[in-house]
Amino acid sequence: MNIALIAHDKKKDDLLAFVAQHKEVFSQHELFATGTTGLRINELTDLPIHRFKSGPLGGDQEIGARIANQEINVVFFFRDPLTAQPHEPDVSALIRLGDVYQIPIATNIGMAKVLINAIIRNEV
Ligand SMILES: O=C(CO)COP(=O)(O)O
Repeated sequence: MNIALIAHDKKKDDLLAFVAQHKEVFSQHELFATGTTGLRINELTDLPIHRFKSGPLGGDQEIGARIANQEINVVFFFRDPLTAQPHEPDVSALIRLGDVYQIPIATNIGMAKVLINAIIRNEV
């Protein structure tokens, strides 16, 4: 399965901890990420990751394009709901494409736990 990993700055530590905790599961899949998120996950876990541009520089749009091409099956996107993002339109566009193509997107740790368990059980 192709999994996209993205986190806004204040949520990166949460996503890193989550990926490290479930490293065994993530290691069985192809991983894609926006630039800084991918770099930090790779540094922490050594998992191979296809990195796109940083989010504010077009990375969300690159992942959105992959979703539109049906090349991404699942997205973990830990959003920061309390900080304005300069590229908010790109963030909304990615989420919208997830809805268009009915891709599961976990935007917080609560849903991420549900989604990772579904992946483990091969239900996605
Ligand atoms: O801004 C982001 C998602 O909208 C994430 O981008 P980075 O992983 O490059 O920080």
